[in-house]
Amino acid sequence: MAELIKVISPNVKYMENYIESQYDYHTSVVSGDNGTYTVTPCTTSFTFRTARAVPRLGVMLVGWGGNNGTTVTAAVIANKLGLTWKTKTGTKKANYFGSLFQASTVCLGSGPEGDVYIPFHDLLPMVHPNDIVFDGWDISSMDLGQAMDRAQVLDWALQEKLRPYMSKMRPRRSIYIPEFIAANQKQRADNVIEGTMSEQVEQIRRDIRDFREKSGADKVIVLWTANTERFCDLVPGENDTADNLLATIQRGGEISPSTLFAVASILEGCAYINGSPQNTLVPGAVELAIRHGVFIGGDDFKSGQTKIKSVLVDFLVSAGLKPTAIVSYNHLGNNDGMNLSAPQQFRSKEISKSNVVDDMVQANPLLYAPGEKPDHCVVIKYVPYVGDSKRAMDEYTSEIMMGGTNTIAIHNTCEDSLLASPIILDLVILTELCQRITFRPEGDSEFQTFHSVLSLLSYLCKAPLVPAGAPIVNALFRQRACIENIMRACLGLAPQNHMQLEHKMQRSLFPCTKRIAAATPKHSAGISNGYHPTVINGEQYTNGDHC
Ligand SMILES: NC(=O)c1ccc[n+]([C@@H]2O[C@H](COP(=O)([O-])OP(=O)(O)OC[C@H]3O[C@@H](n4cnc5c(N)ncnc54)[C@H](O)[C@@H]3O)[C@@H](O)[C@H]2O)c1
Ligand SMILES: O=P([O-])([O-])O[C@@H]1[C@@H](O)[C@H](O)[C@@H](O)[C@H](O)[C@@H]1O
Repeated sequence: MAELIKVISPNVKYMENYIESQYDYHTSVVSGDNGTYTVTPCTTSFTFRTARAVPRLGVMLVGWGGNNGTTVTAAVIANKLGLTWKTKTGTKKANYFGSLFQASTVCLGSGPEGDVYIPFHDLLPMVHPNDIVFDGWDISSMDLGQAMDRAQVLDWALQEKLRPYMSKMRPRRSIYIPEFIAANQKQRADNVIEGTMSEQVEQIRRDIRDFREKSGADKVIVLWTANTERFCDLVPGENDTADNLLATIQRGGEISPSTLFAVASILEGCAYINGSPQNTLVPGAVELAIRHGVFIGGDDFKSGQTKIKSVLVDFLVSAGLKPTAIVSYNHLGNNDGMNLSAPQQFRSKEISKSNVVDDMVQANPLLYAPGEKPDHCVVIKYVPYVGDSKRAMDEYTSEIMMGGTNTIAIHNTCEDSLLASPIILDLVILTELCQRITFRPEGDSEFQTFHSVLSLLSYLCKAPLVPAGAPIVNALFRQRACIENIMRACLGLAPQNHMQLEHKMQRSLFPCTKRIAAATPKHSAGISNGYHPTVINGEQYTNGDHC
């Protein structure tokens, strides 16, 4: 499929198989301390290559029969068929609202009529969710039609239209180790693989190969959207290195089902993403992924209450206001909530929901002394009646000027799975795109891929996994800008800097802006922000052709 935008620039070449760009990466190296810093601007020239062929992507979901698994599968079928359905508030139409790539835009730059916004997915060639083929595993044997009904997420009228398609899909048998999830999940476990850990891993590997062959998928990505597990003990000699982890699988030991799935995926060359908060990717699994050059990512979809937190705390702290107490309460009645009603599973979630403010707090020593943090309380209660309709109540108390106090209270009700489903799609689509990107810094003869720990997924995760020694960023719009600017670099485009210098000057301007100004209709008073034909370097394009 031809790209929708084509950048005409000496920095970009559209080769037959890939887009090649030259990109100058500007950073600032800081040295010094006790208030006197030396800042040295540093520029590194990169060559980026993005393969243009978009593959047929197969996605295997662990926990496929759950609320998220059934809902994301149903949503893709509904969109692919263009389904509409009647509800008491009128006719609804399938969409991908909540997806960064399918439902948000990026500003490409300025044209004769102002800023030009395009769909995020048009920046680079990427998989369309409608084309994704699903499969997966569940400890529950219910087919997806029955499981969709059990989930009680989608309107009945829509379920009726989807059932013929959903009922044909049945999760494969899965690995079940009771101690890792709540005891209340035992009643679901009628679809499990018997045998040793080693035999279970081999079965998962066979399943992946079987799916790849039968689906005709060019690539397979495995994503965990099964229940939250308790944290795994990190045991030296058992799961601390790749070899120890593989050896432990042979004899049995402290390894969770989610880690066994990670090992199986990595050994099959499939990227593995952890949508839950447990520490699936133990050091041995990380080392194994690096050894095999496979992407891993996670943890825990950042879908609602925590996503808001990663914006609100960023706003408060970067505005010089000092959050001193954060209370995040929610109750929900789905199976996730039932599993989280067990202490060890709740603890996993409490950790991922609590650490999300650390980077923002530590970035402002004017407000916080070393080690000082806001009081932070996370509460999750299980209330069966409300089902998937999660009710979140948050209170943010901050110190403001001259001893003042500011308290923000938020109430947020949503179908939790309808927030998580678009995130699952973005996770697998961004991971697949990253598998097609290589880059080479000046002076290096070899192209390389991103580090196996795919920290670019951070925007989509509560507890971002990053390479050893890398900083953890939770602030949402920094994370989003990182994705956008790396994709812009693949097109040789400068990062978004929001300076708009061209509109802040008294006298006229630098050449390319003069060209835009000359082309701007005389009557246009201001800059209109809207969706316009794509304009690059002052040249207007329609349908990707230079006109
Ligand atoms: N908004 C959200 O829904 C959201 C946000 C962030 C994280 N999460 C996480 O996503 C996960 C799924 O959420 P959900 O609402 O779909 O939960 P769910 O309970 O409806 O689905 C989980 C599914 O996993 C299955 N399962 C459990 N152990 C398994 C195993 N070892 N192998 C295969 N299947 C197994 C269960 O039978 C169930 O069908 C949970 O861990 C949850 O904490 C959800
Ligand atoms: O809304 P959010 O903070 O992103 O995350 C959600 C929690 O609020 C909810 O309690 C839990 O059941 C979901 O799995 C999800 O983790």
